[in-house]
Amino acid sequence: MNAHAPAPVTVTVTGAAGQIGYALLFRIASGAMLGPDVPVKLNLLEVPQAAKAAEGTVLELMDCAFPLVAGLEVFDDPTKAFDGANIALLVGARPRGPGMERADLLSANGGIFSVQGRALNEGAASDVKVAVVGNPANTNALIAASHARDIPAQRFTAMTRLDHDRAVAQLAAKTGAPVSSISKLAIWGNHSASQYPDITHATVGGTPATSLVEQSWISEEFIPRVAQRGAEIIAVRGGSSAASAANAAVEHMRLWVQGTPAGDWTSMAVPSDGSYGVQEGLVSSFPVTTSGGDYAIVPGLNISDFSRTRIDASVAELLSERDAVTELGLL
Ligand SMILES: NC(=O)C1=CN([C@@H]2O[C@H](COP(=O)(O)OP(=O)(O)OC[C@H]3O[C@@H](n4cnc5c(N)ncnc54)[C@H](O)[C@@H]3O)[C@@H](O)[C@H]2O)C=CC1
Ligand SMILES: O=C([O-])CC(=O)C(=O)O
Repeated sequence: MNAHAPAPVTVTVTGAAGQIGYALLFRIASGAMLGPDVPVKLNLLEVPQAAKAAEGTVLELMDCAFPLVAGLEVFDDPTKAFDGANIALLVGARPRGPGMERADLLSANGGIFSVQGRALNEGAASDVKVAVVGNPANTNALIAASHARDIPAQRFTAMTRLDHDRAVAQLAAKTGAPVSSISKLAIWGNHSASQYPDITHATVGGTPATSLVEQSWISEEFIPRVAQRGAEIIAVRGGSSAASAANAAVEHMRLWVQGTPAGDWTSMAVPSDGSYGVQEGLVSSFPVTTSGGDYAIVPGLNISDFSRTRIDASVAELLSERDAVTELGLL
């Protein structure tokens, strides 16, 4: 590193010994998330039983001799792991198995996020950006934010970029167009089967996507396929999405830090400011643009009756998850 290199960014990754962690850490260390000139200090958080496996990953990270890696440390104490964190990727949580819905994980995983919210509050950097990947991701982000009283809630987001990418890929396959020609697709609501992948505003090579596909394909094939893709992967692969989830986490944070391209947006679950009738404070997915390290919900989109019904259904599920974790004493 030369004398003019920027200061290292501290990135804390939880669940570092898990399958997503294994796919994610090498991408971050290579510069895929923060860019080719930004050194990273990687803090890996695991439960004590898995700390040794995380140490093994550290040995492999060393063996890659990534020039951007400015530090590598394993922790089993959240307060130490989040000390000075500029970026926190909260992956560590139990994944679902066949036949489970993500909401079935609320009680198993919710407790993790109250502890980590408090630990972030104690020592994270003042500019910390948090992305929750562990399921049920939206409600876990809500829990973490509620335990981090001194950190603005807007810094707590949940990942719906995997759903966004899945939707882009399905639309590309249907229209025979390259993925790079698709813009302005949006995921609304919960990262769950109730999510609403919306192509109302999407374009394919500049042409409105809705003029290229039939409404029956949208409602009977596209939406269910995207919304159920996690379950499809579990059924076919025998385990939940890992490399694609890691890729989406890299993209979520890369776009938040580096900005969305002109003429496009991304999908991120963020605390609602009441936009589009989504109850204020719920962590719900919206189309967002990012710039200068900040994000903004895309304003003023026309919402059709079909979209309204779908968004409302997913928001209703988020409200019921919030009620459930309130009852569990997690908020
Ligand atoms: N938002 C999304 O789009 C997606 C979310 N997921 C979710 O991501 C989570 C992780 O998935 P995998 O890596 O496949 O699971 P995994 O079981 O392979 O790894 C999870 C890791 O988290 C660790 N862990 C558990 N509690 C922890 C704690 N309190 N602190 C630190 N680490 C802890 C475990 O020891 C384990 O190593 C799951 O909840 C899964 O459902 C998975 C795919 C996509
Ligand atoms: O479906 C799951 O349990 C894992 C996940 O969130 C996804 O693949 O979208």
